[in-house]
Amino acid sequence: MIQFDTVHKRFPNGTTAVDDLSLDLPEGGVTVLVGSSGCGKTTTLRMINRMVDPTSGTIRVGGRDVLDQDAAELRRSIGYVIQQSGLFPHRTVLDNVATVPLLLGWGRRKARARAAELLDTVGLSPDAGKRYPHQLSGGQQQRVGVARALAADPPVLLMDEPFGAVDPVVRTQLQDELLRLQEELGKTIVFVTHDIDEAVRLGDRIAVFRTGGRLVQCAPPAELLARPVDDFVADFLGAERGLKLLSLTTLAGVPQGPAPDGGRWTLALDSARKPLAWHDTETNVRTPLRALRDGDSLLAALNESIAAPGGLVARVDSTGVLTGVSSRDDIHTHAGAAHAQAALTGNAPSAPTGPGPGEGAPAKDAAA
Ligand SMILES: Nc1ncnc2c1ncn2[C@@H]1O[C@H](COP(=O)(O)OP(=O)(O)OP(=O)(O)O)[C@@H](O)[C@H]1O
Repeated sequence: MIQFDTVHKRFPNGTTAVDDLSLDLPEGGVTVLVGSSGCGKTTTLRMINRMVDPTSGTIRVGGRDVLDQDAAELRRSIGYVIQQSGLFPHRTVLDNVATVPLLLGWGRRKARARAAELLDTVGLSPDAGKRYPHQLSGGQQQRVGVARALAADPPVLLMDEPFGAVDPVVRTQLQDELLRLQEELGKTIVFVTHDIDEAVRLGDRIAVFRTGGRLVQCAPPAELLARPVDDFVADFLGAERGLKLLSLTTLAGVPQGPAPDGGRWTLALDSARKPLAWHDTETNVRTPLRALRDGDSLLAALNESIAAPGGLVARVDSTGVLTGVSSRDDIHTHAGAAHAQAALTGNAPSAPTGPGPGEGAPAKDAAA
């Protein structure tokens, strides 16, 4: 869908921002560009909608060379979201979102109706539409930025650190929201971030850049985590890359057995056989538990097995009814196998279906 073919960008002051970039970004996928400050991510992004033109090489969107297209027209056909939302301060939120449809000649009523629909899509109330941008929180403003970028239903969405200025909790919500939207809309998204966790969570593919505008590796998250091509990528992914890989893998294949019958720890269940707590038969104390479904991540399972007094994880079906328990050893064994398989194939054996608190499960699956 978007192709970079030996693209080079050198600014007039002599800075090489992008060096010999060849990269294909698949249609309908989220490609995340990561790398340290100044490595050319934003320049790469802005060459797609001709806010910056390459010095040499070719960029094609939908098979057409961007340089053959009128820059203003091209920009209207590509959604663009930036960190400071870029909203017009003196226009209401609704009119901000209606901007591009109006420019495209939709007529005021249709453009506003579309804007109202989009505010709802990104989780904002009709009341928010009547306000001015400064009357919204940072997170809400970013939602408006996303709604505005989607207004003309562009096939391509460019997002430059869109959630960089909001606090971590709101950031996670916005990531979830984006993944939910993406499930529905299937846009081709190019997303720039400094944050590797965000990249793993959002990306179908992650492109790692290094200073001087050189692409070092582009791969699906599991492959990148399991097989970084060099020390630079490994360092960038951080010491926790094994854990991140576990957050991409589900519990589904881990064996389960019957809940313990007798012994010190027994499972307290409600009348519908939904697990309530671990019960210590010696002290009569109950320890709360988090029962896990097949779609939860191995990382969540490891966390739970460490928290659970007997090292067992209670497994439930989609309705929350007990299906069995898994041991910490079995989870460990599966984690090792998952790591080896990802290293071999580049794919996590199966991706989780829902994030747990603080476990960094990928929200693209959370939307499922
Ligand atoms: N208009 C410009 N003129 C000259 N140099 C520029 C210009 N824009 C960017 N650069 C330089 O090009 C290099 C790449 O910048 P770019 O903004 O693409 O990096 P980045 O990876 O997005 O950085 P950050 O993460 O800090 O936003 C940097 O060295 C930057 O200083």
